[in-house]
Amino acid sequence: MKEFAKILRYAKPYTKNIVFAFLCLALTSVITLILPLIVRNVINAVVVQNNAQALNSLTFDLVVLIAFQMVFGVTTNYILGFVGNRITADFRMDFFGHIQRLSLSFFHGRRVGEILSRMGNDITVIQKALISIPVAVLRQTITLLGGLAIILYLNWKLTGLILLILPPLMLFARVFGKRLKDLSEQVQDRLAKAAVVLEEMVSSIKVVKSYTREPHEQKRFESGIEDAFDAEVKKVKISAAFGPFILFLTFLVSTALVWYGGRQVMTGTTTPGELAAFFLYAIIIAGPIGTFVRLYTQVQEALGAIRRVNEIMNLEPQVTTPDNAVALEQVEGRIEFDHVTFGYAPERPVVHDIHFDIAPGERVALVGPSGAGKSTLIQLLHRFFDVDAGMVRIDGHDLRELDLTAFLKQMALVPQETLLFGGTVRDNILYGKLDATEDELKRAAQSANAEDFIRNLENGYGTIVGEKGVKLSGGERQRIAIARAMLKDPRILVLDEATSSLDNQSESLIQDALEKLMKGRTTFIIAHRLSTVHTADKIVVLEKGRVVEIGTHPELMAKEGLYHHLYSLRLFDDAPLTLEEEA
Ligand SMILES: Nc1ncnc2c1ncn2[C@@H]1O[C@H](COP(=O)(O)OP(=O)(O)OP(=O)(O)O)[C@@H](O)[C@H]1O
Repeated sequence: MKEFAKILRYAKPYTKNIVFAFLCLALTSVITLILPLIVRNVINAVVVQNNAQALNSLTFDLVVLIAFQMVFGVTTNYILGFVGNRITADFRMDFFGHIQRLSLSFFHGRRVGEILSRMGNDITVIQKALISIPVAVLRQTITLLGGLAIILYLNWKLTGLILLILPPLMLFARVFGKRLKDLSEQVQDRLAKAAVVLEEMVSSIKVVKSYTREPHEQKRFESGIEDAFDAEVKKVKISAAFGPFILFLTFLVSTALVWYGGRQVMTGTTTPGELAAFFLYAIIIAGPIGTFVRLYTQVQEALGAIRRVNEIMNLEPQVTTPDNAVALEQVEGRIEFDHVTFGYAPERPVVHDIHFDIAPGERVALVGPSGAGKSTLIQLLHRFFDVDAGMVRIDGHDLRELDLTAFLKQMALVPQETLLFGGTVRDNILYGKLDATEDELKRAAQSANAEDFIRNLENGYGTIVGEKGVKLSGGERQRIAIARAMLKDPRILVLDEATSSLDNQSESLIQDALEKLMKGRTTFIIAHRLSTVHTADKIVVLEKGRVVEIGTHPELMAKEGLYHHLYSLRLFDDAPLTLEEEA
């Protein structure tokens, strides 16, 4: 229930609307309760009194009442529909914002499809419950209690007969409600698993196709869906029994009522109108009883969905900025790794006692075999994770004491593979500085050697790049990424060099663009090119998470250590065929 209250918080801004809607709802229920009384009078006016005038005026009353009922009904539906959707929209946006704030470890531990499923299926279940449960509770409570009070007043003996229906129904609800809740959770979990397969298939479609693994993916998806189906069928078996069982009980009681009530009319203890009104009330009351049974299971189902969504909403980001954080207005660009040790799982460190520093404006290349910890150092520099021991310092400040947003504003990352966002070329470059002028945009593109190819695109800067930018070549995407970083104008530049070779012309365009980008900035590069290590002020060589050598290219070559060895293994994509050639 505490979890439910958290969701209800979202309803608070709309309290006034909700109260008004509920008032209208209460009025429609009251009208529903009054109608049979008028019907009773109509029947008595016709059958017992033969009074045409009374018939006319009663009919008029009926029409007025049902018209009011309609107006109140429309108002309730609209307001609650609006508020329900508003709350869900607010919640979805909060959910998105919350996920973005979570630390990277959250994303490493979870699959995208699962998050999407919670955002989709679970929130939809909550939305339905949020509206339909309170509405049903209010409407049915008024109808049930009001109806019972009226029929008790009309004929207490017949009321006793109706009440006989209650105990078996309560038992039924208790026994099967819990089972339905368990099954609903199973369905949602299994659907989430299938969503994971769908997401993976779509994002890795090239791998799937090139390995012709469509049947394999189909099977994985089908097994998830079939599992969900099995749970769903079990659910259907139970819920299918609900309606007919309730109907059976209702008819059983009605038959008894017909018999008993009929006898009362024959002996003159009841009027025909009263008996008719009584039947109508019996039907009106049977509704809430059945609904309450179903509501119980719906509440359980919603609680399951709320639990799953709150599981994520209750997570706290692991990396947080302290209240008295230092906001570096102008980063100078000094970076120090001071005896840093870190592991994605603290008991299994992947980098050990890393110690080196980079002076402002210096260019430092990071080299080492695959898995040595190069990307990890870059993640630590972004404070995607906190170090386990030692310290990363920026301009002499512990990174953990800095206002991270202010710091990251002065840093740019050019990744190995550029995934473009859906939208135009312009949008993608502006990602570096959302409010850049047209002039700044063009200058950035020019420096990135991207202007020419952009001009040749169908709509220039306005060209829509397909999802993840598939319509542009790898080299073109890289140049857009460079233009984006150029526009951001960072003090610290982090470059993860592409490993895939491009053709010579494209390569030189990119190298030239990168040269311009690196100028005057502290640059930290995961190097895959000889040209990069040649021009680096310092090369840090990593092996198995430790710094093994530091120096310039000639120094390290002369040392004939790991760097020299890696070099002879053709570590660099643009390395000459033999060492002699290079020498
Ligand atoms: N999210 C993660 N969770 C757990 N371990 C990880 C994670 N990311 C990387 N590792 C491990 O940390 C070690 C260092 O990885 P890292 O990606 O930093 O190496 P790298 O030098 O950048 O390698 P490459 O050149 O192949 O990209 C590896 O053993 C890797 O398996």
